Amino acid sequence: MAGVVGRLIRCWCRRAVAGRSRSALPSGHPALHPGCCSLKVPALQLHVSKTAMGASQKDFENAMNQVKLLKEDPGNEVKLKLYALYKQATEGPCNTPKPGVFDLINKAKWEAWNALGSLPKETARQNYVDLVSGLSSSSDSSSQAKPEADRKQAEYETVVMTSEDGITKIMLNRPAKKNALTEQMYQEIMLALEAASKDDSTITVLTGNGDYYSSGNDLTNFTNIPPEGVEAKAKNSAILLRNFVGSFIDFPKPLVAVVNGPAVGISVTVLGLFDLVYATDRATFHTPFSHLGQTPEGCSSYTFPKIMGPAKAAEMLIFGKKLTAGEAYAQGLVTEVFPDSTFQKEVWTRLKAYSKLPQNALRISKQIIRSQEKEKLHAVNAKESSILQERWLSSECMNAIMNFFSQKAKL
Ligand SMILES: CCCCCCCCCCCCC/C=C/C(=O)SCCNC(=O)CCNC(=O)[C@H](O)C(C)(C)COP(=O)(O)OP(=O)(O)OC[C@H]1O[C@@H](n2cnc3c(N)ncnc32)[C@H](O)[C@@H]1OP(=O)(O)O
Repeated sequence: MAGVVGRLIRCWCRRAVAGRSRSALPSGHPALHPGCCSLKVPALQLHVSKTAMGASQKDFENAMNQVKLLKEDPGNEVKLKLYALYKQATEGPCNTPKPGVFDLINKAKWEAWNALGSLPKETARQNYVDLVSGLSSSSDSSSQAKPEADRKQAEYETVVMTSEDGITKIMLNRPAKKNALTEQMYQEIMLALEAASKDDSTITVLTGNGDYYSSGNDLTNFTNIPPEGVEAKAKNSAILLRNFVGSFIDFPKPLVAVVNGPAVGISVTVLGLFDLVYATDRATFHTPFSHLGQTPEGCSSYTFPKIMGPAKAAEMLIFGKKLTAGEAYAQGLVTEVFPDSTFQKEVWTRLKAYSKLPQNALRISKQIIRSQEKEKLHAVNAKESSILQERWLSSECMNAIMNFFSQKAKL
């Protein structure tokens, strides 16, 4: 743990010495090869680069072939994700200059790749294979009868995704770390939401494994600073945050949070983007942003005042008041609170009944409600992300993070 603090201090001092501005990427950097991938044709034209090494090379190649066999065009959003994961898996973090503002396709491709930040090649390769298998199974299932039996979806490392009885469940699976969200976990939750939006389920549920729902952002995300430096990290993280919250804004199906324990930070703020929030009476809701030198995200600067009124929202978001489940229910953030002893049984009985309702009516009703504010929510998300990009570089934030780890180191 002391090493973590040391790394933070070194990186922070380096920045202090180097001053705020950093040289732009050297000119003449290889531009994106425009032929790498076209967003126009249904199957992506990809070539295997020699750097895609390792045991799953075969899976990687099979996945690329599977993309060519997809029965329907997965849509530009998914193709951008595939493109970005392919580049990350074969070339690592985005290493090319950003295309010009009018070069829309290559700019979209660059942004998708850049948003993956320092995601390891192996993880990108695995996520690529998972995404394709999700696409293939949903395009296969569109032409076959769907077995009612429990189906385990694509394998992820930090979440467990299952689908049964018309409900797709995404379970945060780092219980030893209170389901703190690493960069990989943000990516996997986005991929899982993408897959859930396209599968044959009626309702999607997000919950946690273990005694916590989630302790929010994993503070070690502040420690793996890439060679490009802390500003680049903050920039990539703001893109990651914006894409992550955008996945909740745009999610097309009824989305339910089953809050199985205490929730902290971003796992609380995005609750304002869910359709139902069911909580055990053991749950607490804490947004310690000011304590961390940070500011609200997840659209909470807009949704929380709407949900609970400006005064209660300020008490949570500015002053970091922790709410009990009962208080969160009274303030409108939680739909219903259940005794911990019967929580899972009652909630899943209720959700199984809901999942039998007409699927399209549920989806269209959700979309009518969300469409009223979608543009506003994206604008709020963009603003919150860019403010946080600055806050992460502040000494207030860095000191707070160092305090967290030095407290840990003392224990
Ligand atoms: C330069 C730019 C960098 C930018 C980086 C951002 C990248 C990501 C982009 C998206 C950003 C989104 C913005 C989100 C903001 C937030 O979510 S703010 C809230 C952040 N969370 C916290 O501050 C909570 C920190 N944790 C705690 O306070 C306590 O752990 C707890 C949750 C109250 C639980 O306490 P306790 O019951 O005593 O258990 P512990 O022993 O503390 O925890 C068990 C182990 O889990 C580890 N852990 C728990 N939470 C986190 C966490 N959030 N981050 C990292 N690690 C966590 C804890 O350290 C223990 O680990 P071990 O000691 O190894 O057992």
